[in-house]
Formats: sequence, structure tokens, C-alpha cells
Amino acid sequence: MWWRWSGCWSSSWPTAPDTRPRHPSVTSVPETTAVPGTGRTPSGIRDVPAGHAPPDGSGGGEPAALTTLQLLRLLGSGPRGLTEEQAGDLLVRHGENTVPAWRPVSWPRRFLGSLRDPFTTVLLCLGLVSAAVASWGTACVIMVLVVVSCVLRSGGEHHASRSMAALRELVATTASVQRRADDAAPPQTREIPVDQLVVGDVVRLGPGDLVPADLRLLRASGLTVHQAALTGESAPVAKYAVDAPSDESAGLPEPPHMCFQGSSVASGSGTALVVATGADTRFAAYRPPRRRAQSAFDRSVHGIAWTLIRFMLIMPPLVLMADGALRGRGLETLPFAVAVAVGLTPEMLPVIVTAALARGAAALARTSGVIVKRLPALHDLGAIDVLCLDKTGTLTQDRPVVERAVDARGRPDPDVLGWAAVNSFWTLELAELPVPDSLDEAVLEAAGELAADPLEYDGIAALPFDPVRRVATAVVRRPGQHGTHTLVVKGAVEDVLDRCASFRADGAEPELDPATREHLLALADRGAASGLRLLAVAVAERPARSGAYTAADLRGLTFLGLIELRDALAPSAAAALDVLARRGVEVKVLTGDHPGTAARACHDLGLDPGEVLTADRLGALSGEALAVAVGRATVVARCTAQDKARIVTALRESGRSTGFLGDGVNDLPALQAADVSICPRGGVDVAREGADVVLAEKDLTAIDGAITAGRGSSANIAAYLRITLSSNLGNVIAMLAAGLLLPFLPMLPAQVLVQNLCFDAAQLAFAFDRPGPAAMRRPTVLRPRAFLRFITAFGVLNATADMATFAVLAFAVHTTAGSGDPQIFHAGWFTENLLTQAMVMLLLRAGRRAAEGRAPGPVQLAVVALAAVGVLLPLSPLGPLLGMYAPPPLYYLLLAVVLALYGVALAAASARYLRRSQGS
Ligand SMILES: Nc1ncnc2c1ncn2[C@@H]1O[C@H](COP(=O)(O)OP(=O)(O)OP(=O)(O)O)[C@@H](O)[C@H]1O
Ligand SMILES: [Mg+2]
Repeated sequence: MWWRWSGCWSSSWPTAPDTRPRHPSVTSVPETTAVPGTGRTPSGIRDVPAGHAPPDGSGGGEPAALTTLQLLRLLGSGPRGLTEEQAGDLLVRHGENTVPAWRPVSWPRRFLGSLRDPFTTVLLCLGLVSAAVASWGTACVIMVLVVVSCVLRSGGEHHASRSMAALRELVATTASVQRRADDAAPPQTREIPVDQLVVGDVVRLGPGDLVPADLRLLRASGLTVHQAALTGESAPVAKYAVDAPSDESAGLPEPPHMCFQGSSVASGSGTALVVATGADTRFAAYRPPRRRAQSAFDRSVHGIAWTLIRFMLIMPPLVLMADGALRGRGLETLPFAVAVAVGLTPEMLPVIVTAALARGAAALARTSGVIVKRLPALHDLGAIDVLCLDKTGTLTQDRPVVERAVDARGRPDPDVLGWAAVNSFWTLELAELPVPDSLDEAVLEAAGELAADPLEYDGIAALPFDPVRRVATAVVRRPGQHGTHTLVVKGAVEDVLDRCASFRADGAEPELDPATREHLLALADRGAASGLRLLAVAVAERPARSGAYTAADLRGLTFLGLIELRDALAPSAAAALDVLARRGVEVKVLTGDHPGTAARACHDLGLDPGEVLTADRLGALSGEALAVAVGRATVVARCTAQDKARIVTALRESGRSTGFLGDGVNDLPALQAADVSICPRGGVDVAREGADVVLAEKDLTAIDGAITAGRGSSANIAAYLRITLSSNLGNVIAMLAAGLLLPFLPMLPAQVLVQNLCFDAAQLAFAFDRPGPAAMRRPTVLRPRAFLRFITAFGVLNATADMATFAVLAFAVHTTAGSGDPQIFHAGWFTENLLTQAMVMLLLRAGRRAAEGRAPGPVQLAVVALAAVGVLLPLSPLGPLLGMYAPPPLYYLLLAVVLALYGVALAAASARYLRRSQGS
């Protein structure tokens, strides 16, 4: 939006050549501060091109080329941010910060979209065939079927997407913005919804934040940014503030002093000015397609659908040929053949899928505050058989408390805590992180009680904690000692020891030999084994200098000691782990922490840690070998973000449905790799934004609820498919057989279609069913082969009942009326079909033995309505219109016997099926 101000461009803004370091891997704060008024105002004068086109990906446009001061003036802002009033005006004038492509799809467009469904296409083709042979009745009924299913589907989808959008709002991303109540007031940092941001706002960035708009950096500290969504480059890129950019740096496609919407902060922090929002951002112009791999459930459903479509397409010619060959009938059978094919279509499948998932998701949000952001993720949740999670905050509460601080000899030493506090204070202070780390908070709190004062030192520079190096560094200066800088480092024990050359003990600083190193690692292992989290602390003195500090400076440190912190276990974790195990979900803990700490936490929660792996031992393994190694382990410790992702990918590729629960920047790649990504609401923005499922709290119990809801929805969808397809198949077999046996068409096309419409309408009730306990016990998997076996077996059973009906019908008609009337036959079979269908709906519900558990209201209603229509329609005035006359009373009596026998056979077969599917 910045070019809306282009009217006030001047061609004589002063700028200076860029004298900043090019690519500092770490930048100390004073060097990158680019806020005007700090005495480093640009000197030289140069012409800046006026009034250019909007950013076009060819160089970041003018915001990248101007000096910070010019840009702030141009946007009417200042380093302290806008006032609330200014921001309000700008918002009204230029609109919200939303990308147009994210706006919801309209109802009519959804309707047209639903016409593209393969089943609908096949139905439309069949309708055209009927119209071509002037079978108008069939063609009309098919059209009605198409319209009804499309209206239901697009209506359902529209409704579902609206409620999804409302749910997503609840977990929408916010931005930390710095604004002032009025001109005189000091700036205050607060969280606002991202869509309220305006050009000129000053925002704060921290690890895991999404870049909320296109930004120009004012200050940065160790900032690296993932730009994969824009550039495809997966490694984080260093970003730093530049007061007066050179032509060369401003001309780069992604200038180092600009951050663009669509990227996210990997490490470090920064303060930045918003230069473009909404449709004017570069991301709005270029939105890469985000395609996800199909989940196992989608693949099975698609596989089954396409098998059916092929079957439907060969059906009409088959019927025609058989009838032609055996009965000498010609093209007049075509409408019937078409109707048979239509009868096979589960055209309500998309409607049921959307309805079942949307209902499951809504119930989940209501009852446990779990928000499913992508509907199909709900059935993927139901299919999870391995759940990987991080330790901190999931198994533990992530509220660590310092237990003690010890020196290299293992003796309590308050100095160690004092230095740790200096490190925590100055990294937080200099890096301006929006939220402090829980370990830092704990250190500062404990140090406060000791009256240790980090303010005795002056902060020079900071290298905030980074999950790859696992250390945080502060550079400080003692008052009065201007010639010396002290590097204070704290972090994971192994990583700190790797950077130490000596250790402090009893006032001396002997060399750190391998034996002492082993001894110190053993000291840490002992602490970890009792469940403590550990931080090692080290320092080094260096001659003062003005250049930036980098990770390369972290060598030759002096080890001071360890801080031991206790992080209580999450109260509900033990019970939740137990439930997950009983539900057939294997849990794996992938953590960045010490193997001992992780193993102890698992042990205390009743999860056998077995052999504890560390990620470096998995280093060389990949693919299948990695999956096998991880398959045996419960804990993999010292994982980097990439290790977590590698493990999740290997598990997935070995055929397991893998979920991942994590909340940090170091969990992001694994979240992206998993079949289902789960993130608590308190997780970092970028994790929450990309997650499929957001939990109200980081609580394992909620996951169990979500998995159950997923299994419930999938079980209902599977039940719909099994019931519809087996009865449709049964009917087709019976129709083909009857067509060959009888001198007339066994069912008129219109009858086939009306019957089909009744089945479909009744089965919509499955979206409301509560599946039985058996469906909830194991991960839902739809194995197409087992599935096709099921529908064949039950289809044949159904066809047998139909044949028996033909026999009793012939007998009843023969003994009472003496003549076989096609209309009576049609009516008799219609009634039987709808009644058997009603029985099947009751007896083959998901995961239940016959008659186990009462069906919920909608299912009962649908069953009763279906049976009533079956019996009453042929007797009503509509009967003759559809070509049906009432059969004799004797028929109903005999039919009751057939139905009773069928019911018994169905119940026995379904019990057997349930036993076998549980056994496998
Ligand atoms: N703020 C910090 N300063 C210094 N060191 C830290 C800090 N936070 C964590 N560490 C060290 O880094 C190690 C790994 O931490 P990391 O944050 O990567 O994993 P985690 O969050 O502890 O585990 P999980 O992956 O289970 O969430 C910790 O064991 C700790 O020693
Ligand atoms: Mg974490």
C-alpha cells in the first residue's frame, strides 16, 4: 500500500552509502540500530527515483531503497509507532490487512464446483443418454438427483466452511504492535489481530512469529527468517537493519533489510516498520499453491469411488447385451440399464463426508475447545497410529523452577546462578524478544531471590538462544572495565562443554582435559536421571571491540557450573498416555532436551522409555533403517528441528499414519512433515498457523478426544459406504437376475430412481450416528480389499433376500390372483427393498453388534420413515402413477417371514465381520 503515498515523493531525499556489514551471521544491537535520532543520520545526498510502480518482485521497490528516516517520514510514522487515532484513520481509508485469495468462496461458485464431482459427471452423462433415447421420465429424475445432491453438497460445504472460518478466527494470528494512545503518550506494545495492521505501524518480531505484512527492519538481533513460501529456499536467511541501503542491496529480490508476508522468524528478534499490507503485499501477488499429499483415508475413498465408476460405466452395455441375447429385447431396455447404473452410484458420498466431518469438528470445538482447521484432518486424526510429541510442556508443565546451582565440583555455588542471570537478562533485554523463554524466567526469578543484579553490568550484544546451537550468549562489560568484554554463555551441557577450554574450581582455572569433561558430563547425567533440566554456564573475557560478535567467538570458554531446574510433570499426562496406548496409538517423544531428563519424565508417567536414542546416533540412518530404529525406541533426545522432521518422514514413509504435536520453532519442520499436525493454542504463530488441529491447551487428554471424534466421523462415513454399496450391489444382482428370468422389466426406471432417492435421503442420517465402542478402539483404516469383500458378501446376502421375495411374491400372487401382474411385482419388490434397507441401516451401523446400543434420533427417524414409505407408497395414490398396484395381503405375511430370516442372517454375518475386523 506504500505507493499510495507516492504523491509526496520528493526527488531529493538525502541518503548515504551503505556502510553496514553485509552478512553478519550474528549482529550486535548497536551496529544494526537504524532508528533516526541516534546520531547516525545519513550524510551524502543522492537522487531517489520518484513514483514507481508497486513492488513487482524485481527489487523490493522503493521501501527497500529509501533510508529509514525517509521511509518513516513518507509513511507519516516514527520509531515510536503510530497513534491509535492515526492507525484507525488509516484502517478506514485503506482497509484490512487480509490477502484477497483468503476470502471465502461464494455459494453459487461452490454449486458450480460441486458439478465437477466424478459421480455427478457420470450421472449427467447417463441423463444425456436417457434424453437421447427420449426417455424423458428417467432423464428428469436423474436431473432432480443431480440438482438435489449438488444443492445439499454445496449447502453443506458452504455451511461447514463458514463455521470452519469462525473456528479459525478463534486461533487467528496476532501481531505485537507498538502504538501510542496520543502524541504525547509513550509507546506501548500490545497484541492486535493481524488484519488490523496498517502501513506505518511499528511491529515486534520474535522466534516463531509470522511476518504479518511487508516490513522494513528498524532494529534486529540475530534475526533469521524462513522465506520458503516466497523463494522455495528452505534454510533460514539472515536479516538485519540497514539505515541507508545501497542500490545493490535494495535491488536484490529479497533485500536483507526487508521481511515479507508469508515468511516466518526462525531465530532472533527485530522491530520493523509496516510498508505494505493486504492486497499490496508481495505475497498477495504471488501465492504458491499449497498442495498436500492425499491422506490414506482420502486415497481409499477415491479408490473405491473409481472402482464404482468403472463398474457403472460397464453396467448399461452389459445389461443391454444380456437382455438382447437372452430375451431378445432391444434398445428399449436402455433407460432401465441406465437406471441400474444410477442405482449403483453413492452420489451422496460427498454430502455425507462433509456433514460427518463438519459435525464432528463442531462438537469437538464445543466440548473440548479443539479446533480442526482443515476438515479432512479430522479423519486423518482418527487414523493416527503413532503420535510423536515434544517433551517440554506436553509431558511436563514448562514451568521450570531452579533447584540449585552447582560448580564444576558439584558443590552449590551462587555465582553460577548470578552469571546465568546476567546472560538471561541481557539476552532478553537486547534481543527485545516479545515473550521470554521459560528457562530464562526461572533463572531470573531464582537470581532475584539471591539479590544478584544483572544491571551491575552493561549489555553490549546478544546472541539469543538458537535451537540448533543450543546456547544463548550475552556480551557484557563490567562497570569501569572499558577495555574488556565478558562473554556469558549458557545452554545445553554438551554444547557448552564443546566450547570450553578450561573450568573454574576452587579459585583456579585449570585446563579442561577429556577426563574432567567426562566427569562433568557424568555429573549432568546424574541430575538428568533424576528428572532435572540442566543448563551449563561458561564465561570468557575478551579485549573490547566494536565489531559484531558471531558464533565463531564462542571458543575457549571457562566452564563455571550447572543450573539444575525442576519442571513438574503435567498432571493429566499419565492418564492420557494410558488411554492413547489402549486406543492403539503408539507415543514417541522427540525432544531437544537431555536424554536422561526425557527418559525420567517418561518413566514417571508410566511410559516405558526402553533404549533412549539420541539424534546424533541416528545421524547416518535414513528411510527404512531410520524407521526401524525409531520404531523400537520411545524417546529420541537432543533432536534438532530437522531431526524431528526426518524421523516423522521416515515413520510416514514406512506406512504409519503419523501425528505430531509440538509448539515451538524447533517443531515446525516436523509439523509440516506429519499426516496430522497438532499445535496448542499457546504455540508460536507459525506452528499454529500451519497446524491442522489446534488444542485449547497443551493437554494430551484433548488429543484423545480429538482422535475419538476423528474415528467417529470416519466410522460413520465408512458405514455409509458399506451399507449403500452392499445394498446397491445386491439390488443390481437381483435386477439382472430378475431381468433375465421375467418376461417384463423387473423394475421401471422411475421406480429404481425413486427408490434410490429414498435410500440416499435416509442415509444422510449417518452423519448424526454415534459409532459403537468397537469403532473407537483402533485407528480407522479403510482397506479397499477388505471393503470390497464386505460389500460383495453382504450384497449377495441382500440379493438372496430379493430372490426369496420374488419366490414368495410369485406364490402369493399365483394363489390369490392367479395371474402375474408386473405392477404387483413392482410394488412388492419396492416394499421389500425399502424394508431391507431400513433393517440394514439398523444392523450394520459402525462398530456395533446388531441391536447393540440405541441409534440416535435422526437415524431412528430415517429408518422409520424409510420403512413407512416402503410400505405405504405403493398403496397410496402415487403408487399407480409410478406403475405399482398393491400386492395381496398374503404377500405381506410371507414377506415378514423372509425379512425375519434375513435379519437373523444379517446379524450373524455382521457379528462375524466385527469379530474378524477386530482380530486383524
Ligand atoms: N533460553 C535458553 N538459554 C539457554 N539454553 C537453553 C534455553 N532454552 C533451552 N536451552 C537448552 O537447550 C536444550 C534444548 O532445548 P530446546 O528448546 O531445543 O528443546 P526443549 O524445548 O527443551 O524440548 P522439546 O523439544 O521437548 O520442546 C535444553 O535442554 C537447554 O539445555
Ligand atoms: Mg519445545
